[in-house]
Amino acid sequence: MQASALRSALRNSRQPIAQAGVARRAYATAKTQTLKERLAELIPAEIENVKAVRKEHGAKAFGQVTVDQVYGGMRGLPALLWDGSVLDAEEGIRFRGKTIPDCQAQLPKAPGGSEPLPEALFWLLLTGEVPTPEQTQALSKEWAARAQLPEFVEEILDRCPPTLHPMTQFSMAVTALNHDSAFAKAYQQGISKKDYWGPTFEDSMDLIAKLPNIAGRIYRNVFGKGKLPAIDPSKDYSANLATLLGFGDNEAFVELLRLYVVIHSDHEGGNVSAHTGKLVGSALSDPFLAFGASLNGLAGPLHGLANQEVLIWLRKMKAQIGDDISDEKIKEYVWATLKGGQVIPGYGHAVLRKTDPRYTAQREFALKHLPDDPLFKLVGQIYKIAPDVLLEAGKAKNPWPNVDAHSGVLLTYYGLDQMNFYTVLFGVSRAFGVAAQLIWDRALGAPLERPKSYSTEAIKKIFANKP
Ligand SMILES: CC(=O)SCCNC(=O)CCNC(=O)[C@H](O)C(C)(C)COP(=O)(O)OP(=O)(O)OC[C@H]1O[C@@H](n2cnc3c(N)ncnc32)[C@H](O)[C@@H]1OP(=O)(O)O
Ligand SMILES: O=C([O-])CC(=O)C(=O)O
Repeated sequence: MQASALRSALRNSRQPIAQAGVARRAYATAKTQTLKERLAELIPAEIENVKAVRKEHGAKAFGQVTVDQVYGGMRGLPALLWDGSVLDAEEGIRFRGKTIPDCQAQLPKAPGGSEPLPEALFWLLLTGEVPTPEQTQALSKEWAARAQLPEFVEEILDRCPPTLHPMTQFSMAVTALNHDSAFAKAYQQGISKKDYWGPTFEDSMDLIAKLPNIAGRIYRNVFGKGKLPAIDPSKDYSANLATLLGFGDNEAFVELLRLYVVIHSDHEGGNVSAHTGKLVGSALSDPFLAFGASLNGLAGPLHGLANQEVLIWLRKMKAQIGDDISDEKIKEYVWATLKGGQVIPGYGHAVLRKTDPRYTAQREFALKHLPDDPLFKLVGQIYKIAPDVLLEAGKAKNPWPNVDAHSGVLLTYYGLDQMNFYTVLFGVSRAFGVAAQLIWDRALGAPLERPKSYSTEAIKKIFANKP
């Protein structure tokens, strides 16, 4: 290892796990440490950290739970442990304490690139530490080596009718990977609880590694784009994903995918896809079964599918208004959508109360790479109009755009204009966050999830004589 790389390894190895607050040491050795080796070092300290937190704070209450929260989709209810990221309503997401601009500045990049590599983000989500460029590259290689799909999974995909939504195909293929789950096999062989995290880690690495081949195969099958090329072990994850989709020669598109995967990877634990994965994993279903369930949640139009819906909504707008779109016409179209009892896709959020920093990151990418694109300009124009309409309508708690308002426009610009494929790319990204938490859940011995439910009659009885 070169002196500069060693210095950087030493510096990185001193960073604490951000939110877990584990103060700790560990100096990198001369050999490039693997992610699994680093994790094995971190787990015992984190188990002690959780024990200490529970001993000191275990009996304390976050606050009241109201009946409205039970009816209202549990908004704001503190109920889940999630270490990879925390969402602030005003500021947006932080991955292990780092904002998106922090990640753009601090995570290793591809040679000549300026966007952070998803490999490095996964290392950060799992360990709270920024990996060295060598560690990042080692992950690219490891994922490339694990990328091949079992033949029967390829056949499942090849037999799907092109009319079957890409997200359904995606979920089927991921679920079928459970055939070779290291965790499921180890469980059948009587693995001890304390060792669960090892095969969960192996399955999670396989899961992430195989997603580009699944996504690429679906894309090529559904949209008739020809034969799937092979994974190139000398390329990073996003470059391979871009190649499998047929855009590998476009370096700007590859950069977009790097940014895309990073910003879509994780959004704390309560969102539908993350929570579903954690919930299903809590039954000790393996990572393929757990993440297959996540994908089914991500495929809903109020969640990940909103990126598809945004493009459909924009196309309808253009079809109705024509190409010369005035502010007044946009305002009328937004009002018509609301009056038709529909949502404005890409706007609003269950937690955020400001513009999503993931929207801002994509807007900045567009300003750099496609400032004159008409669809990008339209999205910017809507940003100036839709929030006021939503505020005037008076229902949405957050009138600002979320991540989905922008992603499709960028993909469309580069020629990936099949919008019913967009949520597949969101799903590839979300695997990073869900997998990281599944590994920690098994390492920390997270229990089966089983909250209490009530019927309306039971609620009436409980509060019958209470003011
Ligand atoms: C990656 C992601 O998942 S980001 C979210 C992607 N989803 C979308 O962009 C779809 C459009 N947005 C929405 O439907 C919502 O804002 C959600 C689902 C994201 C959040 O829902 P909630 O937390 O319930 O939002 P909120 O508390 O503001 O809802 C209050 C009312 O405003 C409405 N509202 C919220 N956002 C919007 C919107 N964009 N357009 C129209 N109405 C809206 C809700 O439907 C609700 O109406 P109701 O009282 O008739 O049921
Ligand atoms: O946080 C949420 O509820 C939805 C969201 O933006 C995401 O999952 O990325």
